[in-house]
Amino acid sequence: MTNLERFHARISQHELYSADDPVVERVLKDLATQRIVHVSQKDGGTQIKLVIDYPRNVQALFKPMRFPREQQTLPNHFYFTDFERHTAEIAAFHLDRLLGFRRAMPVTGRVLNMTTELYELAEGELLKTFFVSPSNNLCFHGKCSYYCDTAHAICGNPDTIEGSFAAFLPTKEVAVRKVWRHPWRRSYHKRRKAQWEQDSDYCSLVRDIPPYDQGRRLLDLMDMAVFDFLMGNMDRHHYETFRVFGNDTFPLHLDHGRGFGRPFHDELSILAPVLQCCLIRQSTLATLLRFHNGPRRLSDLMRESMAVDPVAPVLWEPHLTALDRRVKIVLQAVRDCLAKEDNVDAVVQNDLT
Ligand SMILES: Nc1ncnc2c1ncn2[C@@H]1O[C@H](COP(=O)(O)OP(=O)(O)OP(=O)(O)O)[C@@H](O)[C@H]1O
Ligand SMILES: [Mn+2]
Repeated sequence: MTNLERFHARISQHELYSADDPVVERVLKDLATQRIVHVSQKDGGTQIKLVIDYPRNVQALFKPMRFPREQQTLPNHFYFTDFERHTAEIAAFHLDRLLGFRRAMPVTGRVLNMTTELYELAEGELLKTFFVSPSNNLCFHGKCSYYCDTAHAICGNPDTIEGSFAAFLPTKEVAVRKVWRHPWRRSYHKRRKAQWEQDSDYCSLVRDIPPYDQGRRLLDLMDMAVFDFLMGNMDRHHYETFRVFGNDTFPLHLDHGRGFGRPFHDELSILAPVLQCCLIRQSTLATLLRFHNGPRRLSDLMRESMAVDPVAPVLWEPHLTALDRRVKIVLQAVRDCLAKEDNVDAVVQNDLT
């Protein structure tokens, strides 16, 4: 049995892995060091992603590096035109784990030889998109709906490139997933707003609709909002759950390539679920208070957690500073709710009964 198979076998109704499971580090190590035997394009999704095959049916989802760590979201880009960042995928896994959620698949960085580990292992449509640039670097662009053309090619230096490798979820044959529309989804249109942006009472609508009317799901959305606010991810349009576990299960934290783009800006609208519902899970609040009161700040814990990654330092320092600043902002939002609601139990909750 491979480490990834072992990881899959231990996924529970409540979390992807348990806090002390050594298999997580083993999966990360495998993805970072095992021989790659085949690469192909992942279909579906808007930007280029490769499926990486290792021996014994182990697979990873690869997102390539496009820009240096200091590059911020381009000022005239929307959240839905922002380029994906491989470092955001890596950092989001560490952040999810430090928050105690354990709802994100393990992700590691890895430096690749593009010639031997991509070009020579690709075929078909993907292979046809490889070329050598005027400065003699090896490049490819793949086929997809956003940024898959010569002008937006992914280039090595001269044929070395780094990327993120996310452990593959169990296949559909093993575990079918259900896709849910996020109630606080943005409009994905440059001139239109979503209903939640115009209706301050939007949360009371959501609270009445299954699966948000009972159990853990509404609190899971609050967790997701905190997680996304901390990293600045505005791209949470859908989420997925494992169908076998029914409704009383955790939402997977997938697709964080657009996080960590604007370290000097705190996007409060990402926190809208928490602000509009005035709700937070008790254990999540306790975790944020621990980051705030110390002894270890979130930035220090993130720096330490990511230090062992093959492409460390994963994040530009301003992103770590932003994390500590945003923890304070979430805590202040909770304080404001408590002052307004005068009932602590309405704001700070465990699963709804
Ligand atoms: N670790 C993983 N293993 C297997 N499949 C995954 C994994 N992470 C994401 N996926 C699947 O791959 C698809 C695309 O991934 P992702 O959301 O990262 O790409 P995207 O281009 O941002 O897609 P979209 O444009 O729809 O947001 C998703 O439908 C998701 O179900
Ligand atoms: Mn996406």
